[in-house]
Amino acid sequence: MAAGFQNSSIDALEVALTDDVLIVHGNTPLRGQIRVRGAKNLVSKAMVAALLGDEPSRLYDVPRIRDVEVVRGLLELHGVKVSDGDEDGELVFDPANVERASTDEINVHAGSSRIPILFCGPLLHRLGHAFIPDLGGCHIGPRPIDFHMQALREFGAVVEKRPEGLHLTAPNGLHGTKFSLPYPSVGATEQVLLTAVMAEGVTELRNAAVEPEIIDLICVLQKMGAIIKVHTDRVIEIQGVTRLGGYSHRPIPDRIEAASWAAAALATGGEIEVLGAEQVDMMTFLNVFRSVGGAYEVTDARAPRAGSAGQEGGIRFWHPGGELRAVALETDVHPGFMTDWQQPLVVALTQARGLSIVHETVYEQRLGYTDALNSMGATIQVYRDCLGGTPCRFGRRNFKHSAVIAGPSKLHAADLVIPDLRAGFSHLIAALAAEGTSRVYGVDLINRGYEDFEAKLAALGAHIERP
Ligand SMILES: CC(=O)N[C@H]1[C@@H](OP(=O)(O)OP(=O)(O)OC[C@H]2O[C@@H](n3ccc(=O)[nH]c3=O)[C@H](O)[C@@H]2O)O[C@H](CO)[C@@H](O)[C@@H]1O
Ligand SMILES: C=C(OP(=O)(O)O)C(=O)O
Repeated sequence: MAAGFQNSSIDALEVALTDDVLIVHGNTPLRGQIRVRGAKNLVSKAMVAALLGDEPSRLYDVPRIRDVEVVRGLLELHGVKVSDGDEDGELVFDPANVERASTDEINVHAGSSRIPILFCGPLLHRLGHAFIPDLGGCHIGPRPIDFHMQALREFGAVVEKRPEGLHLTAPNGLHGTKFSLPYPSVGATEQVLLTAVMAEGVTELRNAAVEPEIIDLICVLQKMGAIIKVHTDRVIEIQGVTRLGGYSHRPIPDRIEAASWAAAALATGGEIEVLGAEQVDMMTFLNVFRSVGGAYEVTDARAPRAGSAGQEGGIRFWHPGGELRAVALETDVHPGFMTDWQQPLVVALTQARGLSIVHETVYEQRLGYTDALNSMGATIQVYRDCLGGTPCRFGRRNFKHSAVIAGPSKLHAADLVIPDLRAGFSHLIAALAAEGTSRVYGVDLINRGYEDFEAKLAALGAHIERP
């Protein structure tokens, strides 16, 4: 039986997934060079921001991932003309003819991504009405949108929940407001930014998220003409403006993908240079990577000189030999250890000597994937208590959100079903590190956030095949 789906109708599931399986021959160190492009968690939001302008916008280094396809589809349904630019990965958005789309057409994208919720503010500004389909994204807890809704209501939006999705209007326009988030939510901060930039008057957001992707979105909005001040202590102040133009932007690189490849290098005993990876966005990850016993070198970009082509910078990650060391870590909002770095790194922690502790404080149900690693020989126990760190929102609330990983464990092959994006990548890494041949079902899910992952794996020497 495939690990991870013990309680569902596995026969039906396996039939449905037979075409979507990757055969992974393990025990091969990954070695080589790959490149990451614009961050999934910025690119999709910058695409939504293009809707606010009255001129075309240009975004470079856009990865070919599912979330980008979904947002492109939604923009096109609303009359935004999206075309390829001259450069590979360059997209041009022309919002000259923004128009309403039918709920049926929009609902084609129901359940496919979390980004549609960020269309609220821009559509209200452009059309006075927004329809938002059911959201998708990773199943890592309930993921409510109450902060988004509260903030939109504060701006003056009227939100109506109907069976087919959310309908929003702003009968008296959108007005700046003072709002404090109960938790520094990334999405809710972006919701406020995308709404406040063209709301009348000043908005003050307290307890805002300040992830690098948010700062990059602020850069995009500033290029369009927005006035946004980032104060200390998670306070963001936005002065609404009456018009925004277009932007031309090269996004920050995907620090989650970069860390995933770093974890793959460590877990398989290999060496991967991730071109495009930026040290400044990954400092917290790099500290943990070194504490575990991984090695890295930041390879700065070199400008072309006469007779040479120059060199793109990145970070080279490798396993230096010897034993890895157990660590205690806690996921947190920026500048803490990202929750999205957690699952790939845990695979490497199964190879560390001693007891590692992981306290997941961002999502209440992001450790379910450890069952699959245990089925491969790992020893991971999950707990309801807040272990190894400060008590978090999930303590004493029945959520298994702390893990103790005992290592080193010899991993062996298994049949696995991918439950979500990052857990899926961790399953792949585990299969690559394990002895024997694994079948990994549902791998298509990984295309939601990792561009060309199969081609990259092949380039790194992985022995993978489709049946
Ligand atoms: C597309 C995207 O950018 N996804 C990222 C984004 O997700 P996303 O923006 O959905 O994550 P949030 O930061 O909003 O969520 C953080 C926590 O706040 C809670 N919450 C959030 C909103 C709300 O209205 N009510 C509420 O209770 C969530 O359930 C969660 O426990 O940030 C997460 C945290 O860095 C990352 O893991 C995701 O990869
Ligand atoms: C949780 C993630 O993404 P999303 O918010 O799109 O589900 C992720 O990228 O790991």
